[in-house]
Amino acid sequence: SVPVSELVAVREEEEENRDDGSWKKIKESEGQDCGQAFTVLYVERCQRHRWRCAEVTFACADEALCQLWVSSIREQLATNTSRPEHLLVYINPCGGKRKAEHIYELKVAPLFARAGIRTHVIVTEYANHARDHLKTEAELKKFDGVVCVGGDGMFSEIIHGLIWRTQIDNGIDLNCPEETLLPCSLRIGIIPAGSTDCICFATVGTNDPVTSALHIIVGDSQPLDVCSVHHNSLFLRYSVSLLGYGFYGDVLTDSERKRWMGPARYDLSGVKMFLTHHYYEGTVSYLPARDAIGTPRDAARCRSGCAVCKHNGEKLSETAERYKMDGALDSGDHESDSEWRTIRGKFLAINGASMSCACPRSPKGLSPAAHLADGTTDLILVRKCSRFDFLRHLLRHTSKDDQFDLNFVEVHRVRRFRFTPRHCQSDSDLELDLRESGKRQIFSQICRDHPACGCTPAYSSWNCDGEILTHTAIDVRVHCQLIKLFARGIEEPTVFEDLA
Ligand SMILES: CCCCCCCCCCCCC/C=C/[C@@H](O)[C@H](COP(=O)(O)O)NC(=O)CCCCC
Ligand SMILES: Nc1ncnc2c1ncn2[C@@H]1O[C@H](COP(=O)(O)OP(=O)(O)O)[C@@H](O)[C@H]1O
Ligand SMILES: [Ca+2]
Repeated sequence: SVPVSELVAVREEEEENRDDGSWKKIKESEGQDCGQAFTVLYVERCQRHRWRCAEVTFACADEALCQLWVSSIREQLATNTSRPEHLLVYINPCGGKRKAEHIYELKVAPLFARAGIRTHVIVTEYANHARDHLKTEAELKKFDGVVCVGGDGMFSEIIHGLIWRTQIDNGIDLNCPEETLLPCSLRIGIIPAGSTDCICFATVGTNDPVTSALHIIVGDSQPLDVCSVHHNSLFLRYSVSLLGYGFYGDVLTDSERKRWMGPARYDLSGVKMFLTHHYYEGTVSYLPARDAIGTPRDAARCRSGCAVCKHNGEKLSETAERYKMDGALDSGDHESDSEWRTIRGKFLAINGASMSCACPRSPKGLSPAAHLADGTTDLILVRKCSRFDFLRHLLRHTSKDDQFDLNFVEVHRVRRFRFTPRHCQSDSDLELDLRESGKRQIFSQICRDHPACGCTPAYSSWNCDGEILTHTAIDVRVHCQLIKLFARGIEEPTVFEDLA
């Protein structure tokens, strides 16, 4: 049996339409005069979270009965209001291996057509084309969802456009980090055609265009946390996956110069930055997610219908409602300043992982137990250590071993965090540092263009879902379930899959 929610479409068969003769064969083998036949297209699960569109043809002697089946199935599909009918599609022709248009035309458009989904397709002509179109021009009321064909950078453009539009339409000041943002109503579908495709992989379990298209067709819905990133009172960006300073920021900056290489640029820059072994000094402060269930070192994973996300999401909205009723100025984080904790030090990497960040390079991800929609991010601090130890840590991204079980790595589940590089710290903080270290060193800000001195550069950049941030001192706040994807989270393997 197949649940109606996983039917793609139903099609009436005409004998002459069957090139392979299969419908004729059914007629012949049954040895009777079949009036008609119809084909049901449905989701079939394959290995490693992949979905395929399978079909089965039913032949029927009674033409009226056949018609009744077809119309009943169509009625059932039409009553399912979560299935999209009209989609706005943006394709980035320059992402990944530059095959996005081909992937869409070959693998996705035919499936949308079979499912009766209408589309308005825009192939982007320059960076931020999709973002700006969504901000100012797109007639969003006409659509049931937005689809992006590209990588994490392209997805980032879409969420920036949609979140901006939703807040501006409702008079919300984006530059104020304390503002409670309004959730976006349109769901977003991701057809992976980028270099890392981490957001797709971590929300679906695979980076396969057909699987993603089927999740869109059946109208899946997966809420997702979004981090806002500010510098003082200036809005910088949103992030849903990785916010990485140090190693991942340096890999991204270096790899942008090698974009012509395609996805392989990350491997080359990864090796280069590993050998370069820069560390950075600064202060990290964070607000622990005290009242949330789950920890970054749980064995349990965020999976389809996750109970942790449901519980934490409901709890946060209840608290927000209570604050509103009490007449508080802002629902904010409902935590007092005294809860903030501060860590000063020298770090090889500072990573905020709002989801596992699983991708083909790292199937478990940077924080395997992170949740998609629990209102928290996992703050991972990798302190200065030897190259050998850092390699041990990196290798654990690709193995089953606990990547946090190392004495130079710590992880905290947080609602907010701030980072200030040492050269931006206030005089009193710097003095405190000097007293703590017991040395009277003059802090020198040595630039990365001056390698001969052998000193570490003063600052790195932030890798924000694959985009470089120009500011180093940032204030990050998680907004629980701000957007929704056409996805359902990673499914537990089914019995059938295990046998396959
Ligand atoms: C010696 C063995 C080292 C193995 C380390 C493997 C670690 C891989 C972790 C990857 C985490 C990826 C987090 C996602 C980042 C993406 O948003 C970003 C942009 O993606 P896209 O727009 O699709 O290009 N990708 C990266 O920043 C690449 C990081 C690669 C690091 C090696
Ligand atoms: N038509 C275009 N020309 C150049 N850059 C574009 C275009 N459309 C989108 N971009 C930009 O390309 C960058 C990379 O896109 P993405 O789809 O994430 O590919 P990749 O995964 O290879 O990085 C993003 O910063 C995005 O804003
Ligand atoms: Ca989260």
